[in-house]
Amino acid sequence: MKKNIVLSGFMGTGKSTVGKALAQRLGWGFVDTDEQIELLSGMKISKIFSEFGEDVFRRFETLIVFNVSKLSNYVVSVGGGTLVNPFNREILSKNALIITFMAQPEVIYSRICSNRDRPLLDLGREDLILERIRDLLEKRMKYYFMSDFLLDTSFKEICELVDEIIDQIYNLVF
Ligand SMILES: Nc1ncnc2c1ncn2[C@@H]1O[C@H](COP(=O)(O)OP(=O)(O)O)[C@@H](O)[C@H]1O
Ligand SMILES: O=C(O)C1=C[C@@H](OP(=O)(O)O)[C@@H](O)[C@H](O)C1
Ligand SMILES: [Mg+2]
Repeated sequence: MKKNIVLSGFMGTGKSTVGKALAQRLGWGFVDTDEQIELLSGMKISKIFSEFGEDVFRRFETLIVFNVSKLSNYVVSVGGGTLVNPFNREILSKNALIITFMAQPEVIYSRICSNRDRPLLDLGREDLILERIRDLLEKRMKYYFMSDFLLDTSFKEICELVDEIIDQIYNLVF
């Protein structure tokens, strides 16, 4: 049986927030790959992007993914682009159930607009950000579909989402 749960999906769908709550409920460990990247590099994600570019960020990301793939009984929240990379997908899915969060573009916008640490969406104007969200979502959908199940988080409370995930896991196991 797979030993971890990975939460994937677009920026602002709630992976980091729900991941923490889910781990607490299960009594499991919790890791957020973006937090690990910041710890390892000693920089904010936005600084890695602006100083070194996205490629360097993606290398840090794969290094962290490789490390967390060895864990057991962990909920792992990854970044919105992590599972676009086939290597990351392969090593994570060997030992983890992959759950992908979805949300409507307007909901994503409302959740991310006050936080400036998402360089891919740091475009200033609401209309440009919404256009970028729609465009990136469309490009990434095929990767998001490569998961064990999808969950729309648009109009659900954190605790409702935790309950739904636990129900789904129960259905898969029994
Ligand atoms: N189900 C939800 N309902 C309302 N707000 C949420 C929900 N999930 C997350 N949020 C809020 O949205 C923002 C982005 O959440 P976060 O967990 O960082 O998303 P992600 O890790 O997918 O980018 C945070 O401010 C968080 O509190
Ligand atoms: O979608 C992406 O490519 C990214 C998502 C971010 O994480 P969240 O999805 O947790 O915001 C973070 O990894 C980085 O800014 C890149
Ligand atoms: Mg996150």
